[in-house]
Amino acid sequence: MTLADRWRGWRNALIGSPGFQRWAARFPLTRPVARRRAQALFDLTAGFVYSQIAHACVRSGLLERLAAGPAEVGDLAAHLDLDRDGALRLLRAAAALKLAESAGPDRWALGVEGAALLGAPGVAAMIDHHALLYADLADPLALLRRGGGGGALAAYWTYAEGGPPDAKAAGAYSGLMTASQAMVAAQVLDAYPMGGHRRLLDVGGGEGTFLRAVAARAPDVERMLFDLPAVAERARARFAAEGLQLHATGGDVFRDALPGGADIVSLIRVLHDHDDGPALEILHAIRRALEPGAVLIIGEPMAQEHGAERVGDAYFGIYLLAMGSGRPRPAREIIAMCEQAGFVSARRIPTAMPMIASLIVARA
Ligand SMILES: CC(C)=CCC/C(C)=C/CC/C(C)=C/C=C/C(C)=C/C=C/C=C(C)/C=C/C=C(C)/C=C/C=C(C)/C=C/CC(C)(C)O
Ligand SMILES: C[S@@+](CC[C@H](N)C(=O)[O-])C[C@H]1O[C@@H](n2cnc3c(N)ncnc32)[C@H](O)[C@@H]1O
Repeated sequence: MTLADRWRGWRNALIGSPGFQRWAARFPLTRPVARRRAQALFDLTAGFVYSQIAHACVRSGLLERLAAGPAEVGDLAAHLDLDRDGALRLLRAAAALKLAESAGPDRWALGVEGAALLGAPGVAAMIDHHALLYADLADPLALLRRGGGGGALAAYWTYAEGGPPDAKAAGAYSGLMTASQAMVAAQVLDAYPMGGHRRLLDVGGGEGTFLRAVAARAPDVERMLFDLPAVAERARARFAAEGLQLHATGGDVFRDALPGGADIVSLIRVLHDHDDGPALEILHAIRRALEPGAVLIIGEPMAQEHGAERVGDAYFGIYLLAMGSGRPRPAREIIAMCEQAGFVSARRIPTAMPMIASLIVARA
């Protein structure tokens, strides 16, 4: 047993002792820490309830209604299709979580977390689609024991287990990705603004929302997209409707050659969807399509990111398990995979919010 093991054993025995907990909660100098730790443990215990309160606020349209201005309970109840008691119970719960707040007797307004939620693109859509994730997580040990997949999320992300999506499935997941892409694109493009590049190929580019963000910042960069046929078709239709140039190719990165001619390729929220063998295949396929000196950027939430472990390791670790394919990887593993696929000078570039996306840049 190492010295660190002994220290950990002593620490855990002390913190786990009811007598010490009682003493620390009463002693004035330790009381604030004891209260904070107890609250943190309670939050861990009750997280699902908080999430479902947020879910009720999003799905009922409460937050959007409050964003339009403070309102009385009776009006809100009618808007939410709840009776007065139900509306009041939801409002009090939402206020405890700062999603709403009291604005006088019988009057309610939007709270600070509610305002941040409505302002962060795609978060409401994510909360709404979590119904699928939570259905899969009803028995988390069973999910872990069967190695993941086989449930509602795997059916949603058809390419994870069931093959290419039809038009309906492509529309559902691509819509969710579009709703949340603005915050990812902001992280990636603030860290790597694309200046100096001529032609960008976005592999797994969905319906082209990342490329639209690129077009807004660097309109001179030519845009190419590669995705499964039903998804690429959506991108083609959207760009045509907006009069924006796009060269969209429908295909399967594991079977079809990627279009050549790009001097930069982006992989945004794609690599972590795939197990190690297929992920390495994707990197090889990109390397084959690039001339020496061209650049690859990989943007996605990563594992073991300092301060973002809850997002990378806990949330995406379990999300991708439920989806049935892939895992969040630490930056150093992605860098090693890039080198294995023949890229050089792979390195990370810091982003402002690693919980949304970290970034790796490599050269062919
Ligand atoms: C004015 C006064 C009085 C005070 C001001 C005080 C002050 C400075 C306050 C700060 C306010 C502020 C700027 C708040 C900002 C809040 C932000 C930016 C919040 C952002 C939150 C983002 C969240 C919650 C993101 C959630 C993302 C999720 C759940 C993403 C899920 C993604 C999935 C499922 C992707 C799936 C793709 C796949 C399949 C894995 O490939
Ligand atoms: C999680 S989404 C990310 C979409 C987009 N890059 C974004 O960040 O919003 C993953 C994308 O990879 C695409 N994809 C999955 N398997 C693929 C394959 N074998 N060949 C090409 N594209 C694939 C999906 O259709 C989907 O659009």
